[in-house]
Amino acid sequence: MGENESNSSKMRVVVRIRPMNTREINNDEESIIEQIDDKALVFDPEVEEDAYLQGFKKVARLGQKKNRKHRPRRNNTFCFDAVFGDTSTQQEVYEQTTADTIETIVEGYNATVFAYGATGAGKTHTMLGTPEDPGVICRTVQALFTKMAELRESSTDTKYKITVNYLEVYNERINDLLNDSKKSKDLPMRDIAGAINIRGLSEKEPKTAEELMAWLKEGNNLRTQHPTDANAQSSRSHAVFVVHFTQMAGTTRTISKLTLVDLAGSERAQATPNMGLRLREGGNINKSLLALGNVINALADPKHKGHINYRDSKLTRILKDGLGGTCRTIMIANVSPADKVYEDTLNTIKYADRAKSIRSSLTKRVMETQMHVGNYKKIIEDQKLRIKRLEAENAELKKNGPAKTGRLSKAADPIWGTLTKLQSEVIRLTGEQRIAMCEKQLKEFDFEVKKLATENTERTPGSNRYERTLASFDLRVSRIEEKIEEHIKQFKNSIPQEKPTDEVKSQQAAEVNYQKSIMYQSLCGKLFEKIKQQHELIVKVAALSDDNDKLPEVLCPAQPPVSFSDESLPEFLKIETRFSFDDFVPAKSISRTRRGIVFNRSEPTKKRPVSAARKPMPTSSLKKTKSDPALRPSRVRTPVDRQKAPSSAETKKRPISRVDAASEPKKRKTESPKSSANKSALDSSIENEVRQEKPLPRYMQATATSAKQSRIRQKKAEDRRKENSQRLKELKERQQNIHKKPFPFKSSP
Ligand SMILES: Nc1ncnc2c1ncn2[C@@H]1O[C@H](COP(=O)(O)OP(=O)(O)OP(=O)(O)O)[C@@H](O)[C@H]1O
Repeated sequence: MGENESNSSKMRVVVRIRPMNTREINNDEESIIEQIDDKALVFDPEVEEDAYLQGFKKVARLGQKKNRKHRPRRNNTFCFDAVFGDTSTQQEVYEQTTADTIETIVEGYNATVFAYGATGAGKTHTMLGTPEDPGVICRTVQALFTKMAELRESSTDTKYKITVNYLEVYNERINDLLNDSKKSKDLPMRDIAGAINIRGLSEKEPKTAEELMAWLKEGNNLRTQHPTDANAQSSRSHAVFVVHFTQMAGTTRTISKLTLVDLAGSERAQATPNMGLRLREGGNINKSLLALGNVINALADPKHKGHINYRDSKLTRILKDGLGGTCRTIMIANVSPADKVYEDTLNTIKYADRAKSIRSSLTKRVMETQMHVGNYKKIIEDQKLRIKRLEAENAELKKNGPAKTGRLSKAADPIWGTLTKLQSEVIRLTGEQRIAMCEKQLKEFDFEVKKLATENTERTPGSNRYERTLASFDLRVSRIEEKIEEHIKQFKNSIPQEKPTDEVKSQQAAEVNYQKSIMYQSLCGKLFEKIKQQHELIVKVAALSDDNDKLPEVLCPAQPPVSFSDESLPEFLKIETRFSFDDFVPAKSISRTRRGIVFNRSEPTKKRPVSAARKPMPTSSLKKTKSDPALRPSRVRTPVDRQKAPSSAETKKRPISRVDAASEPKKRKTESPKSSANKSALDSSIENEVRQEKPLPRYMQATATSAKQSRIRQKKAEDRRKENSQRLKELKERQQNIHKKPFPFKSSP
């Protein structure tokens, strides 16, 4: 691309004075502007009065000092590139402002035409006009189409194209006026290499001027307009209409831009009775116009050498190129002649006068497509070389297989590397989620068993703690679910359009499989641990039932208590990833894993962290906690205990078997003396010894009432034991059913 051919040009400034409207005439408003000729005007002219009238007015002035009609006159003369009086026509304005911009555009330069002025001064009338009497925009577009048709006739070698954008800046938001959907509201604007880019702004290519006029009309209907005190149809937004004119001659492409802006009217808050939204709108309009004014001041000031701040408002950012930039700029200052808007008119004229000295350096935008072709050729050559190199690398990879490639190398595409990482993270999270769900199930089972084992209601179903514990698992699962959703969203958003290379494909397959195998290993390890804990619990509970000698043997056999039921991956562990890598993972490589876990008992994998869990579980290794009666300090015994406890000799004779040790009931701190009926023989013997050493005091010995009470307690304990063994049976059945399900483990025969 090349930018060339530039020359300097001053901003063209014209003033248009609108005629007084009916209300102003009825109010007997005085005109404060006088057009001297087609280039000069006098603001607030001296009024020459005949001597007769002067006499009357002197008398009137005495009583009405504040009346404007009798104040000292400014009588300021201003010269502009053109001044249009209240009788000027739309055609005259067009001919002396934008007609020659058509040539500018065709020559390849950019041009901006904008109407500036207070509210109700006639900007919209000048720029858009009415269907019967169209304004500058319509006439310019019409002329450009006519010119294009002429050019097409004269030279068939060059191709021409017109495309348009139409937007409004309302309350510092950019809205698309060629698209009436919600998506076209508040479009983001970016500065890319000095040029303004509005994302999502529609660009249309009209075939005829009529088609374009129709769009313009639709766009105007979408424009934000509200009646105000100053104007019944006041435009509350800045409308920007952009015409792109493209000429393609051989390998040279010239693009020029014509920007036509109808600014919202400035208004003085004090001078308008506007309230609420209108006042806020007015504030935003004034803010952006103030920023525009500051830019005009800075550009016009020959002493100003520093930075021009275009960033204060979206309007100035859009017009940056049009104001003292690289294009021909025309400012149409619209003013009202009415005395009522004296200040507004004066401000507009002052701005217009200052803007006259703004210079812009015209720059043509010519792009040499020939140069592009050369560039593309080079790019294609480079890419061919890259493809060759990748093909060679891929052949090497195929020879070695993905298993040997290891983790994703830096050479692989970084985007696909990130995607693979996300995929692996989803696999890991899904595994964690399954574990959490499984832990919850086990916890429920655990609570059920504990309920049978103890009379303690603290951790039984229905209690707060029970609910809290289970709720925490639910929370964990839902948090993981959220994370997964987030990752999937991220994954979907970052999938590139182009397909990955073969190298990336095979490395990803290896990576995904490797991650899966690691995850399965950890899943199995955790599950083995859980199952082990559950067995320990059941062994303890079994010790409470009548046939406690047999139960531990059944529940903790010499053979491994659990084993993989199948060589294949159990259903339970299958992880759905919800999105597919199939389109880029070659089918063959899926079956290969780097360090894939082999779910086969005869061939255990090297690094199986859970192998210990498969060995027979030594019940003597059951951890003794503070709750273990043997470890607790002796306590005072009840008469019931004394009645039940065997003699010390008997206790000494009896060896402490493995099963006995395992069958020690786990006591809780909160356990009441009432539940001591469930104590093991070991517990009794130890405590019996304590009793022999310390005889009970007299006041604690059994009375008739306490004996009766203890009988009742015994009866209750007996009932509970029966009930417990019944529940235990049910639980055992439940546990067996769990093993039958697609659970990955089964009881050894
Ligand atoms: N040159 C003109 N000849 C006849 N009528 C005019 C002329 N200029 C403006 N008017 C009329 O004055 C009124 C206000 O004009 P217009 O809406 O164009 O003002 P504006 O500057 O765009 O105001 P705002 O900033 O509030 O949108 C309209 O009714 C319009 O028809």
